[in-house]
Amino acid sequence: MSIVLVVNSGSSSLKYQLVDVESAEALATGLVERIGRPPGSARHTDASGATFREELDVPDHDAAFAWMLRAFAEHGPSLEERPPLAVGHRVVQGGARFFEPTVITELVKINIDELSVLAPLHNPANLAGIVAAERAFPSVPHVAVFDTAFHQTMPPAAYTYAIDAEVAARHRVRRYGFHGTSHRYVSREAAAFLGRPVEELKLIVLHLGNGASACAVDGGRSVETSMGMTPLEGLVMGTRSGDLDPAVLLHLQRRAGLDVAGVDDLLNKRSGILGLGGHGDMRDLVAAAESGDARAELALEVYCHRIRSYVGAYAAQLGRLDAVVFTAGVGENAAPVRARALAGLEWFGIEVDPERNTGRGGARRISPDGARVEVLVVPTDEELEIARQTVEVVGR
Ligand SMILES: Nc1ncnc2c1ncn2[C@@H]1O[C@H](COP(=O)(O)OP(=O)(O)O)[C@@H](O)[C@H]1O
Ligand SMILES: CC(=O)OP(=O)(O)O
Ligand SMILES: [Mg+2]
Repeated sequence: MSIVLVVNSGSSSLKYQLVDVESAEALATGLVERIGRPPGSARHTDASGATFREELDVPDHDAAFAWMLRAFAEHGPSLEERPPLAVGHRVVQGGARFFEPTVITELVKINIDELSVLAPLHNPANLAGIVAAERAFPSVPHVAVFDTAFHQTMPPAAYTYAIDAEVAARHRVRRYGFHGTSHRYVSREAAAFLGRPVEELKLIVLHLGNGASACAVDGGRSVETSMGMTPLEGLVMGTRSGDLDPAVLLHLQRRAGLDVAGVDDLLNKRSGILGLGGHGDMRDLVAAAESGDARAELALEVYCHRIRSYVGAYAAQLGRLDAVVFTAGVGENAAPVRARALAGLEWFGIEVDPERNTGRGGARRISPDGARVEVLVVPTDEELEIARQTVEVVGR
């Protein structure tokens, strides 16, 4: 059996999943939250859905790993009876160096560390997770699956910023794009749902989670995406601003007394729907807007307006559009956001059927029959995709 432990180690959380790649089944999932930021909490769910929860403070990623191992030992499934074949790690920034899943060696770790300058919020945490996991599972291969890899097919015109070319090259300033594992998985699932080969489809995938990005997928390849050198560019997110006139940064440094760390904190942690509408969680924002909160209403409108702009731009870049695909926490669950983001695009053949645009479930169509462009909701599964890619690399 091909059982893979998938580790998604964020700056303050550890998400994990034990995946049976053959049956595409999650044998266990878990989450350790608020690492180093008490009060912390953790939960572990087995294949039957039974969940064990604990409130506890978790000082670092090593402690989070220790909690995970204890949870497996006490609540199952036993990692001793059925040890994982390999451990797959989500790594956010792979730069221009990593364009495929890669077996982790000392050199790969040095590279991931060195790429931290291009993803200071993400890569250090990813590396901490790798080090802790190697300590816990020293005798199995560890594989890094990069968020940036899927976007390495973007043409130079899409990834190049119009700044001094020499400065850009020296400092590796270009668009890399993120959420690639999700965009890749979702574009293939969408093609399967439509019963057509991904090679002949032109898709726009909208990954709307805490982080959010749009991707134009042409024939199964990423040709354009909204996140840039870091996961700050593009769409409005939970706490991140997305697109901004770069002169705003200069202005704030000159006039608002903010230093580099202050601007970083403002744009990454105190902006987006949190900064605008007072709620970083879309459920809370929608509820506030529905109860008449004008700030929340504006935040929602800005969020949807930005998505609409990207859909238009990417349709133009693709030259034809077969489907718009919503995914991730907001995209899969927030029907009012989906309807609003695509409102007014009927002329482009993009329509949402209010009767179909409800509820939860698997891959589904929310456009009316006969619409020129299909609008789909397709649940993402980054962990399954990481597990599959891990097995592929280990099997080579
Ligand atoms: N029913 C829902 N309605 C609106 N938003 C939802 C719903 N369920 C989840 N979300 C939103 O999804 C977002 C989290 O998405 P998710 O993909 O889980 O994020 P991440 O993996 O980036 O942490 C949150 O903003 C959350 O409010
Ligand atoms: C790259 C990125 O933004 O990831 P997340 O959505 O998990 O924050
Ligand atoms: Mg996510």
